Amino acid sequence: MTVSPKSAASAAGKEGGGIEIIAHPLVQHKLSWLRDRTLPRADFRKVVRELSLLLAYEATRDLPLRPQELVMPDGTHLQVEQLEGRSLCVIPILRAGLGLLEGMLDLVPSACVGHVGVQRDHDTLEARVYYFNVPAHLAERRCVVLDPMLATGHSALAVLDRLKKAGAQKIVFVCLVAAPEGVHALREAHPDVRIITSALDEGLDRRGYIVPGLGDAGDRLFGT
Ligand SMILES: O=P(O)(O)OC[C@H]1O[C@H](OP(=O)(O)OP(=O)(O)O)[C@H](O)[C@@H]1O
Ligand SMILES: O=c1cc[nH]c(=O)[nH]1
Ligand SMILES: [Mg+2]
Repeated sequence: MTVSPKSAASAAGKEGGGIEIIAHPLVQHKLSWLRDRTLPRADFRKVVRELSLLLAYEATRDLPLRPQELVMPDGTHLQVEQLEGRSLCVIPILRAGLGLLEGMLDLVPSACVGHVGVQRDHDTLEARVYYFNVPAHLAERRCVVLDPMLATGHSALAVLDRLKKAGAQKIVFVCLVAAPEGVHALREAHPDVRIITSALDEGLDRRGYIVPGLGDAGDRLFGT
């Protein structure tokens, strides 16, 4: 059976209901490789990392700048713009979110990293937070939450709830593939959170996996 993800051409680049689908040809090309079940693990990891760098660029496009004066090599003073405020906080959702971390740090090396461990119950599809460790001063930081897959949205919701309780105010959620069900759940509960993705797929199967999706992203990244 052939399934055409509506993400690739038709939905790419459109912003609907607060979701930003990145239409950049490099993003769409790399995502297409991840759909191929024969892609070896090392390549899967590498492409996920490359995609995260491209999506990081989008996630940071509205970071605030402040004027700063510096001295040029010839001694003249120049007014420039530099990032304002505390460094950004990147929060991968364990495990699969770890696959997106390095690309994000390639672009923003000074970022702090918080870790949130979430396990989705295979039967109920409910999410359980088993680890939560985030930097101080979250209220003053842009928080970028990473998870390749937004399926039912239960895992993302659990993380966003905990982050907001810990003080986070400005949050961006970055994923590779989103299902409409997960997007809807996030928009309802957290309309202030930007969702950035490379694809909005058709829906979920009976096991809560995204169709067409990528399969189990964590298993493909880590070989379990
Ligand atoms: O939107 P949801 O329905 O909650 O599903 C998405 C979650 O499921 C996967 O994680 P999983 O629980 O399989 O853990 P893993 O990262 O360890 O593979 C994925 O990485 C998301 O975190
Ligand atoms: O499609 C899905 C859904 C949840 N987790 C995954 O890894 N893939
Ligand atoms: Mg998994």
